[in-house]
Amino acid sequence: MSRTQQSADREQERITDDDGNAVESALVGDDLELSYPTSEETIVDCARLDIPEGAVTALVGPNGSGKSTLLKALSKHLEPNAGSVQIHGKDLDAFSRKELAREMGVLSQENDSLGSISVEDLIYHGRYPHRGFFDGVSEEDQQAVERAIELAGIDHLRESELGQLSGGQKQLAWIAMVLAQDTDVLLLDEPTTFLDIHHQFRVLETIRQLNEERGVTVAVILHDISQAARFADYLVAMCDGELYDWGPPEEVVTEQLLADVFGVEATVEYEPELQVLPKRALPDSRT
Ligand SMILES: Nc1ncnc2c1ncn2[C@@H]1O[C@H](COP(=O)(O)OP(=O)(O)OP(=O)(O)O)[C@@H](O)[C@H]1O
Repeated sequence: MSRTQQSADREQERITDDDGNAVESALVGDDLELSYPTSEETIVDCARLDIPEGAVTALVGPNGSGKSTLLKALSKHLEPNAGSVQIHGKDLDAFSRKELAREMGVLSQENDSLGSISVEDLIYHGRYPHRGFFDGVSEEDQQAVERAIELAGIDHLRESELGQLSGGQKQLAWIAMVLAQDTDVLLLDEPTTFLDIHHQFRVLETIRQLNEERGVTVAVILHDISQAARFADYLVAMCDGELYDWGPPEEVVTEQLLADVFGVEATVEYEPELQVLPKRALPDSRT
């Protein structure tokens, strides 16, 4: 069956749990058609996307397959040409930017330039959705900021100027800012970029901890498919702007997917844990 046929046949199919019951969704994308103002080309065409409530969902797919574009639509950073997004059953259009920022924390790849600012001030910036115009810093703000600094492990960087940090240190500061926002939903575009393996593990462990202890719903773009399969409860695999497959990792990560979506010949091992082992690149492999 071709990928397009498969996607079309499964248009209305929801993500199910181990008992085959459809799981509740925190975020739903309906009939989304996405493009950028600079071009008429449709980048993402997706009949239905579900991000399950209280679970970690990893978006995977080749470079340029539309993962970030989809995340931008889910976070209201990109207005869909057609279709809609709902969070907890309410259309994103019903939210002001500040209201939405109380619902979801977003780590994007294109972080706003905030000029010369210390790491601590950046993290306090994450508290703005919870503050009124004339409000000072509350005790709750301070606690959220201290917790975020501790979770990201960047106490030693709090006085540093953001612009003078390394790529990985900056990434940790932005992650801490999103964590300080203290939301029930997190959308994270490649949070492990620039990070060494210690900090990759730490960030992924923190995400898992927030999910397990506070039931935070997470949609996260990850490039390492073995890591994504081990880490996430569900995977959504994208290819050429469409959803190729979705569901629990052991159902989604197949040799067929690796060949169709990534253009690699690889085997999938399940013991001792799920991992993808390359055989060789196919002649027409994607770049
Ligand atoms: N701001 C933009 N304006 C116009 N086209 C864009 C813009 N951002 C992305 N695109 C195009 O949209 C397509 C999908 O890009 P997107 O960043 O969503 O893919 P991705 O799957 O997240 O890729 P990667 O894994 O490389 O980050 C690409 O062809 C890209 O050139």
